[in-house]
Amino acid sequence: MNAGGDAAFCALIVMGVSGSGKSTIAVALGQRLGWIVEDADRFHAESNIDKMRAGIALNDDDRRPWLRAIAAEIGRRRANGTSVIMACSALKRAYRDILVQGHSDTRIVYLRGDRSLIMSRLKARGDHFMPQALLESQLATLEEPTEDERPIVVDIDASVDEITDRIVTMLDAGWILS
Ligand SMILES: Nc1ncnc2c1ncn2[C@@H]1O[C@H](COP(=O)(O)OP(=O)(O)OP(=O)(O)O)[C@@H](O)[C@H]1O
Ligand SMILES: O=C(O)[C@H](O)[C@@H](O)[C@H](O)[C@H](O)CO
Repeated sequence: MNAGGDAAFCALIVMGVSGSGKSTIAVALGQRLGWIVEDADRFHAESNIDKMRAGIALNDDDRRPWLRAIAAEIGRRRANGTSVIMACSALKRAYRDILVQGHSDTRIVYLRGDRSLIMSRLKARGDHFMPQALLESQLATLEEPTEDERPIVVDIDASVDEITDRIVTMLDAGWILS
């Protein structure tokens, strides 16, 4: 499958900690591929947003219904045959398992970066409900995807265009079929 084509359904989960660039890269990828882009934040209960706004990290119980709602949305897209890019922190393996559900058409794109770069981007970011102080808990919770998850891993120390190029190149190189 060509990454720019529309031959088959595909879902890309663009994951990483807060400030790693999920929303930004998902939008750029969506423009490049012509796929629908969704932001997982849209699926949070108001109570989750309030919690984060108050500087309290979410726990597994807070995240479970949210992840299930996102998985249901991916399922709806699959049923319609509409490929989708989902920007979602998906910090733990167990969270990704809820999202992927063993489907080979649903793949992980991991935005990898170091604490100082991510913090500098969070500091430069305008108004957002997610406080910078929660970065530490995001990093502590993060379980990087392992090889068996067949992730696309991209270093975020590059421009948005470069990161997007790299992801599209990997998709075009047949990664999607591997
Ligand atoms: N490659 C990049 N180069 C420079 N700035 C970037 C890059 N990627 C993202 N940014 C900027 O970094 C900030 C964080 O990006 P973004 O909001 O997309 O991250 P996020 O992972 O979606 O965060 P959150 O999970 O908190 O919503 C934004 O201000 C964005 O414009
Ligand atoms: O799992 C989580 O803790 C949340 O999804 C967070 O990652 C925020 O929603 C996101 O960072 C803000 O956009």
